[in-house]
Amino acid sequence: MARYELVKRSVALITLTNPPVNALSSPVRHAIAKSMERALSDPKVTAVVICGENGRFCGGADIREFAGPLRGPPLIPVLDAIEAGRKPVVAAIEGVALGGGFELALVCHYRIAHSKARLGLPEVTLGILPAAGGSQRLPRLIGIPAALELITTGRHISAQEALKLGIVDQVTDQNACEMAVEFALKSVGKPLSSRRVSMLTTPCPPDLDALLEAATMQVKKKARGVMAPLACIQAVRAAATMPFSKGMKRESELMTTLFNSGQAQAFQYCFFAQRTAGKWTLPSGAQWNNSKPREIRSAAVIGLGTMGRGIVVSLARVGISVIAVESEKKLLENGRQMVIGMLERDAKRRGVSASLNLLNFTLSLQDLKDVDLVIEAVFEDMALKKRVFQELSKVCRPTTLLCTNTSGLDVDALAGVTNRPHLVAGMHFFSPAHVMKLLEVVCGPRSSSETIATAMSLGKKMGKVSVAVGNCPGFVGNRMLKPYLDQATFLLEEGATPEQIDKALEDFGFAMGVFRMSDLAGLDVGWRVRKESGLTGPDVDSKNPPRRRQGHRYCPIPDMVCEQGRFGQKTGRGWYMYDKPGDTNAKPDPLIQNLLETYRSRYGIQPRNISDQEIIERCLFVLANEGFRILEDGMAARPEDIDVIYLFGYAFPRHRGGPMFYVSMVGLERVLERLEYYHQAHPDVPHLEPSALLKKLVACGSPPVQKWREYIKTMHSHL
Ligand SMILES: CC(C)(COP(=O)(O)OP(=O)(O)OC[C@H]1O[C@@H](n2cnc3c(N)ncnc32)[C@H](O)[C@@H]1OP(=O)(O)O)[C@@H](O)C(=O)NCCC(=O)NCCSC(=O)CC(=O)CCCCCCCCCCCCC(=O)O
Ligand SMILES: NC(=O)C1=CN([C@@H]2O[C@H](COP(=O)(O)OP(=O)(O)OC[C@H]3O[C@@H](n4cnc5c(N)ncnc54)[C@H](O)[C@@H]3O)[C@@H](O)[C@H]2O)C=CC1
Repeated sequence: MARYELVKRSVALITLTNPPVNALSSPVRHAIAKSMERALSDPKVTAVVICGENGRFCGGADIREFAGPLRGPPLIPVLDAIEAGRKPVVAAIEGVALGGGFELALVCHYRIAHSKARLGLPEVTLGILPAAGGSQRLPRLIGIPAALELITTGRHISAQEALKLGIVDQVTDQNACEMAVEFALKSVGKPLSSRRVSMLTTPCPPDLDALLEAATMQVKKKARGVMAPLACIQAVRAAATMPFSKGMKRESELMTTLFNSGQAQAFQYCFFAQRTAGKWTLPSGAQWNNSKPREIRSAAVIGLGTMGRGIVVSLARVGISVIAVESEKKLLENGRQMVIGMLERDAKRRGVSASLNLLNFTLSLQDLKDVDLVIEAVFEDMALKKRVFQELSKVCRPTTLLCTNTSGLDVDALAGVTNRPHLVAGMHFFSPAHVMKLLEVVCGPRSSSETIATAMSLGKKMGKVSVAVGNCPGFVGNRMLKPYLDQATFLLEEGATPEQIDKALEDFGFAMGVFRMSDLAGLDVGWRVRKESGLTGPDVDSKNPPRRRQGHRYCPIPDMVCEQGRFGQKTGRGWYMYDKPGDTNAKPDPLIQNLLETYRSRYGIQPRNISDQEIIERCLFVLANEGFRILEDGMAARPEDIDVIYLFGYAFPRHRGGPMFYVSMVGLERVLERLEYYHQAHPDVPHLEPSALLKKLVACGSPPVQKWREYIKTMHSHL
């Protein structure tokens, strides 16, 4: 787990050897401690260099170890011994020095970094803080403002920025390890006390309180209800106001609180869930590690509306040439200008030049003869999409992959109108497509493994978190959204207000409640979908009993809001009112209050007081209940995939881990009991009926979420 060698006759070279990231697992900590003892006690050794195998210094603590009791030597004494040693120790940083890896570098007396290395304290993104002295040493080395920013955001920095901040002593384009050995030899005999970061005095700004207060306000606003950044600020305050040993004690107390909060577990679950989601499988046995993706050099996007524009930007900024297609000259020109503006702003933000030369615009599908892949993003209309796919099938060369960005239509029905159903898949982006990280890759029953591998790999290339899902109405994300939205509107009928429901969800951790979010997205979108699916419209309304559609409870309030031309922020009115169209500051609207009161009295509904607990339970338990059904149906391979979809596509609060992890933390037995209770109270809402999988998991003793897969015995897995 660490190799020990003597180089240049007097330098002990300690190489961490724990692939893939040289994490500080128990055997690695043990090996470092033993190697340091050996180096310090060997009279031949005059200096020490610590580096990592395979060009990676160290990715920090082994996060998997956080799930169990601490085994092996604790990290802090190992680090303290390095810093206190009488021989100079140089860290040779290649690849990454993150978390505990960065803290290891901070106890070395000198740090040499390769120019491509990245450094950071990302603990906050795992729900903890840098608790091996990082929160106490970094402020001593670089001052409070810079340390505060790095520790509370977890941002990775380049070697060049680290040099500027005074974190590293030298940056090299050559072999960092060899440079470090040379550096170590030159350091022999120089005094070490000023090189021990724990001995430095933290440069304390006169406006410390104001600085920390501003940071507190900022993190509270950015990450509602998340404890870790606040604990980081308190730890940095300790570094500014306490001697090192007391600061370390404070760091440890704060870490213990975070460790036992439940939030840390959620964040750490998210870390691994994100990595698990990339590991797709198909019923044929093809999977991520035995299927080869095709290289995509050229693509076409059809439709330059809300989604198409963002998809073009996502492709072009990773160097793929794109032909963008519209149906009319004016729309094409409008789309062209929008795309160019978006690409230019994006390039400016990233400090690169915009790849405008990769773009071509056309009105003719005939121009798509030679592209490697097409993404269709025309209106959500099956007949139109089928016409487009038939035409593509004729025009494109037989090997071109044909993908659709439909948000819920049958991908296999589109495959069926082409001459290459195996080359058809869904690539479901989220709005705005160049910003949102999620991509659902929809695997039709006839999609080939090469098609799925290519769509998944293209998603990764575009910086997306890609998740393979089955082909069912709404796929995974939107299928789950429907019962969630239904519950929110049923609660309105029963006595809640949009403000109350939004506040409960925002207190839970969502950046925006369901009604504020709907106002932002535009209420007309859902209205159009409801009309197309026969849920509302003049004919439908007169033929159905009030508040019932297709045999189930139905809430027409969202339709009534739209009938008044209230489409959300863009019209200045929606569930809330705004000073003018386009404004974002939502204010409660007495007209909505009126509408709700009139509605309730028309249907003889006695409004009741609804608790926040009921709001959370009904909205989120029903969301997870549909997730269980999706797992039963084999439309998602594992609960982690569903959680990743909700984290990256629907801004589910990360400190709750995602809907499936959240219900596992609440306790499946309790969730089952509450769903049974609500279903009894509302028997005409089938989504409240507990799913068979939930019942099965409870009957099996409510195993942890990571083990659910073993219980999902689907008759017909689609993944
Ligand atoms: C490093 C990366 C940037 C690499 O990225 P990439 O190349 O894209 O590869 P990945 O796909 O991400 O990863 C490959 C593979 O490696 C796995 N992996 C990566 N990092 C780790 C890790 N740190 N640990 C374990 N496994 C890791 C990853 O899962 C992949 O494997 P797969 O899942 O099988 O596919 C990128 O990986 C990355 O960013 N990694 C994370 C870096 C990070 O966040 N590091 C910080 C870790 S936390 C830390 O270091 C803190 C400490 O050191 C804590 C010391 C604590 C000491 C004090 C303890 C006091 C405790 C008091 C508690 C009281 C308890 C009580 O009261 O009971
Ligand atoms: N808007 C959203 O939030 C999301 C939408 N989607 C899906 O993406 C697709 C597109 O949606 P939006 O971009 O919102 O629609 P939009 O209405 O903004 O844009 C559609 C565009 O397609 C163009 N178009 C129509 N027929 C065409 C044809 N034959 N050839 C070329 N262009 C044609 C239209 O002129 C229009 O500009 C739909 O399937 C939708 O369900 C998916 C995820 C999110």
